[in-house]
Formats: sequence, C-alpha cells, structure tokens
Amino acid sequence: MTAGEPAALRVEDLGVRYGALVALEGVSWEVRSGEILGIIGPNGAGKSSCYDAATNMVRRSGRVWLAGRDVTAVPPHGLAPLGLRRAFQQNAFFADLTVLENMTAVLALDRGTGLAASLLAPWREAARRRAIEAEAAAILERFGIPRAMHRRRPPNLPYGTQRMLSIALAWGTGAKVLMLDEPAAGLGGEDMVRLRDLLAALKASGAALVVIEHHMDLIMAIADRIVVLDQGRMLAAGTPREVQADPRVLEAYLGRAA
Ligand SMILES: Nc1ncnc2c1ncn2[C@@H]1O[C@H](COP(=O)(O)OP(=O)(O)OP(=O)(O)O)[C@@H](O)[C@H]1O
Repeated sequence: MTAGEPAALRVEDLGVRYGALVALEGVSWEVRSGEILGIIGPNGAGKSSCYDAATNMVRRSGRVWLAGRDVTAVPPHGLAPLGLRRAFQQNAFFADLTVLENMTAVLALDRGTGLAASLLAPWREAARRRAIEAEAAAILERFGIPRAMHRRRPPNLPYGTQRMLSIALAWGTGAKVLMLDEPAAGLGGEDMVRLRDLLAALKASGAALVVIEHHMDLIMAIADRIVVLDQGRMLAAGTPREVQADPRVLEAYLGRAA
C-alpha cells in the first residue's frame, strides 16, 4: 500500500445495542492492505458484535468504509463482491459435497453462476466447469489442502484441515479484507504453525486481515496492531508490544480472573 491510499477497511464509532444492553460503543479502527489487525478482549467484550457491526449483520450505529468507499448501508451479501469477506467461528461448508465441489460451488457463486448450474450443468457447461474446478483445486492447495483430499467430504478431513477449508471458502475468488473469528480455536501443534504461515502468506499477498483471537501467542506473533475491547468499549490499541505492556489490558485479562 502506498502513502495516502485509503485504509482497506475503516470503521468509525460503531455501536450495537441488544435491548438495554450496550454490546459495543464508540469503537473505531482501520486496517490497511498487507496488514493484520488483531481484535482481542475477554469473553463478552463485544468482539463478535464488532464483526457483525462492521459487516452490517446487526442493527448498529457508526460508519464503515471499504477502500475509501462508504459501505455503511451496504447489506452483508453486497460486501463480499466488494472484497470484504468473513469466516465464522464454526467451520462452514456443505457436508454432502466433496472438498473440491465445495470450493467449486463458492467460485461459481462468486462468478454469478448458480450452484445447480455449476455442478449439475449440461454438457455445454462442461469446459467452463473444468476451468473452475482447476482454479478451485489451485486455491485449495494454496490453503494447504493437498489434492489427495479434494475428493473427500469435509467432515472426513482432520479438524485442522476443515479449518483451512473454511478459510479457503471464505476467501473464494479473493478477499481484499478477510475477517476471521477465532481461526485458532481447537487447533494445536502443527495446525497452529500451518495457520500462522497461511495468515502470513495472505498478508504478504496484500490482503488486509482482521482476526479475533483468544490464542494470545498467535495474535501477538502475527498482528501488526491490536485493538483490545472490554465491556463493549475500546480499552487499548497499539502494537502487540504496546498492548501487552498496558496495565489496563493486564487488569482486564488477569485482574478480574484473579
Ligand atoms: N443476539 C444477542 N442478544 C442479546 N445479547 C447479545 C447478543 N449477542 C451478544 N450479546 C451480548 O453482547 C455482549 C457482547 O457479546 P459478543 O458476543 O459480541 O462478545 P465477544 O467478545 O465476541 O464474546 P466471546 O469471546 O465470548 O465470543 C455480551 O454481553 C453478550 O452476552
């Protein structure tokens, strides 16, 4: 990214209420291309509400800009074509389709071809389908899913590979901003290393990543900047080193648990 270029995603003064409960208030941050922004905070701090607010999935106040364009009023399904994509905490895929069919279906949908047309298409669609399948296979490999696994069904994959698949499906034809909700949940050992390497590679490719994560070692290692939420408000923001040294952050995490 060059100086003066607008942030890949900028949110300003986000607020969310569930009835009388203020889940989020006055939250502002931005993430630039080729950057990873971490969002952390104790349980119930408002992290998921912040994602829902940024992607217009909940009634909220505040404003959102994507690459300088005001997308405050754009509905969730209108954001993906603009490059803002999101993967959820739960692995999400069609369990009855193979890994390759899942990826192919996402690409076809991204390109405006319906699922039925992509998978059940008549002969005249065959060449086009083969091209999309080849692209899907290449994306899966990029996300660390080898060809030997492409004909399997997602529930039969190792858990860490299911997670990679969920991220690949969220990525689709490509994200300018990818929002991940606890990508490391349930992962350990080698899978953590694979995830960290993948996120670093996506960042290096120029994507902007926003990552909610409870796994502190991971987020402190990969994030360029971190926003700390507590009780719906911004408690701190800065580099990993800065937030780790912030007494308010230590208090939020350790003080109340002690
Ligand atoms: N749909 C909802 N209806 C009512 N209250 C909600 C709803 N969703 C979240 N909340 C409340 O809003 C507050 C913020 O929740 P949120 O899920 O955004 O926090 P979080 O930081 O993502 O938590 P966690 O780390 O546990 O996932 C919490 O008090 C939660 O109970």
